[in-house]
Amino acid sequence: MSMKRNPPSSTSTTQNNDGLSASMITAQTLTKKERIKVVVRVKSPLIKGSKKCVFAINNKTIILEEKGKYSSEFQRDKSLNVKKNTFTFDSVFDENASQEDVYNFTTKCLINEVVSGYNGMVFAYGATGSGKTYTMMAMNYKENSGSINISESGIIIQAFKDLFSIIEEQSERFIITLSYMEIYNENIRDLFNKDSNFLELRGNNNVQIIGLSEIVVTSPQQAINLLHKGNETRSMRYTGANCVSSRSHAVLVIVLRQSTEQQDYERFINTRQSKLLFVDLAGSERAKHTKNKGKRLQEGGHINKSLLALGNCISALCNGTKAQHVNFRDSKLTRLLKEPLSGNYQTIMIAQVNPLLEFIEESKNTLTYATKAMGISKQIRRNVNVSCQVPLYQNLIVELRDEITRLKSKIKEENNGNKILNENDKAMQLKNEIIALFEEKMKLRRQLLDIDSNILFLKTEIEKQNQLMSYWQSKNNKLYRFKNSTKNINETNMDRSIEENIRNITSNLDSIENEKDHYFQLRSEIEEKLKYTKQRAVSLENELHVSVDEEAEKELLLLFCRVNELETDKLSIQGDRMMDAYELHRSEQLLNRYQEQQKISDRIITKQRQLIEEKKISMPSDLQSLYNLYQQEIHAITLQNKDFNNTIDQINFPDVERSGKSFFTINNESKFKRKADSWSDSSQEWSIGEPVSDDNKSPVHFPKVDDIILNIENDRSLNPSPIPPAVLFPPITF
Ligand SMILES: Nc1ncnc2c1ncn2[C@@H]1O[C@H](COP(=O)(O)OP(=O)(O)OP(=O)(O)O)[C@@H](O)[C@H]1O
Repeated sequence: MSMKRNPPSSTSTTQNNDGLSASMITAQTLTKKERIKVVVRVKSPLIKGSKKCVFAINNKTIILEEKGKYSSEFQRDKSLNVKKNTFTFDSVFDENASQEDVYNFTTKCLINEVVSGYNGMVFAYGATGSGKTYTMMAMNYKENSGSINISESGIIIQAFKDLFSIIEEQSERFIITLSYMEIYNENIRDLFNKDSNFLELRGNNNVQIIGLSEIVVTSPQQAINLLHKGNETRSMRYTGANCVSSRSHAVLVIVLRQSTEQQDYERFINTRQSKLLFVDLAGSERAKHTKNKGKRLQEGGHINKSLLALGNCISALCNGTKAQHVNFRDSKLTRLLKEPLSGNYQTIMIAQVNPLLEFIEESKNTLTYATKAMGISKQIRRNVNVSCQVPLYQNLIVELRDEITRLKSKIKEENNGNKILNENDKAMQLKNEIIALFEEKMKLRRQLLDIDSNILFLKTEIEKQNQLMSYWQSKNNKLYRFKNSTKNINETNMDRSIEENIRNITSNLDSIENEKDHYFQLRSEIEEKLKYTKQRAVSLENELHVSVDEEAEKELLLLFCRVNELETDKLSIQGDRMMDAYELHRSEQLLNRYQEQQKISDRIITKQRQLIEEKKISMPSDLQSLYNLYQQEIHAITLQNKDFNNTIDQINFPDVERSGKSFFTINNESKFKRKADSWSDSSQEWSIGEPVSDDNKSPVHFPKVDDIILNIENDRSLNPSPIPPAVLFPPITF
């Protein structure tokens, strides 16, 4: 039987020494408290009669008995002095805890938080074989059926189910995407694109993984299928400690984009985003247990090194070191997890321990780091709509308008009785100083606008460089290269030039990032100055109120009002122009990306179709339907401006003639035709939807318009494909 545990509730009275309800984690405490929540799960099942060294004594306390003097039927001895080996956490799950228990008391409430705009991360930490992957993503199938028993599966599977059911209840629209990567031997691989090259991790503060696929999912089942597919690609091997041991750290990224707009992807790009990360770390290894040699040993070395770097970061953060002074740069893992560990993420650590005596060192280590993680505090805030963050200039306008209102109300104020009717030297000096401060404020505001404009420019530069990076990385991608083929000199030179380009872009990006940081720094300095100038001006205006004659004061304030009004208009026009240019640039970039993607897809489809025709391969009916749909789309572009009632003969396809009942064939003289031997030449350019044929081989077939329309109708009624298409979003920023 599992330990009795209260259901999660924000009204729990059980408090640990942090004042946090320790036996459970609730949505409320997660939003109120900012420290990492830590739970420990003791692995099960045990081999009968085996000696234990870890004992969960209640649902928040665990003890480690170093000498292993107790049997597995250990009964807690209250008088026993085990204090120094007692560890307290937000929750402890003993060997009998179910997957559902672990999910309900850790991740469940995080799902609501993520839907409402917070970022979240759940990561599993522990030695090899301690049950991390089991807790995170085990898929438990129902007996005699292929379907998954969700409540007995890992927390990611349970999270998928809740996530989709929660967003269904919301009034806002959401688009959910998945990305999945592994860090294997310090290299990042896309688990949804198994043949892709290693991916670039870029940036220091806002880390991005360039080229990582992001795939839209619309149901829990799709998400499970994708996860399963990704896991097939993940590096897992037999070791002496675990027969299916993860040789890499796996990071699943769920991005929720929220919008009240129509459902088209572009509209979701500038909307509020929240991220939910699930990290299944590889386990720390001791050669004594794993008996690893050669490649496995080398993998173990990388795993231990990156876990050590993670442990160091945890230690530094728990000692109160500011994130900017913690060394996250020691490994890709820590660079990637910098923000989730120290920044704007609600984070849950699941520390896994194997209770067997022989794993006492590993368990002690895990419990020590888990205790340290309990001490990490951070600021959590809800993400706002991305587009709201951009027009910083609007703040300046709001501020100017406030000032105008303030000045106007001051003009209306009655002067007090002590007014000096004739301006003396002091009053003159006061007026001059106020005017100088006013000019200074104007200057500072203009500087802020200039800085914002530079920041926006740098942002577009970053996007441009990222696009270039994706381009070169895709060139570097070995997806369609023949395995085992030896490279000729040209290819080797090509590889070198690609690498050179990637290096150049990386260095460009680094310098742009530095420049951006510099502008942000400058911005905050100027904001500080502006704040000071405003305060000084207000106090001088108050002095003026008692020193200068009422008419003169009014005149001056009216002048300020007028100048402020003009300045507001000017700022507003400049700012709007700046934003328009930025948005236009972004739309162009997005359009370019889609067009590029479309062109590539078209070429692939054309070539595939050509091969199928050439080799007379029979197509499965669903693929045939998709080809038909594609064909129709291509024709639809041509038909767009024509009267749809025209017959196909009237459409300007001079080289296409009707053949038989159901197909069109291409004339041998067709301008569309290509030589068969040129098909394998990858340098050949193919235009969109170009029908291809070969003089000696069978003609390329096109379905009749009626058939096409029928096929579209059929296609619309098809179930969504189990693996949905990848969509190009801007790279995720962690
Ligand atoms: N609570 C549990 N109940 C049943 N079986 C479990 C439990 N925890 C772990 N196991 C089993 O123990 C074995 C090791 O677990 P798992 O692979 O999850 O460990 P791991 O910590 O991910 O290891 P590694 O770091 O080597 O990848 C697996 O066969 C798993 O099914």
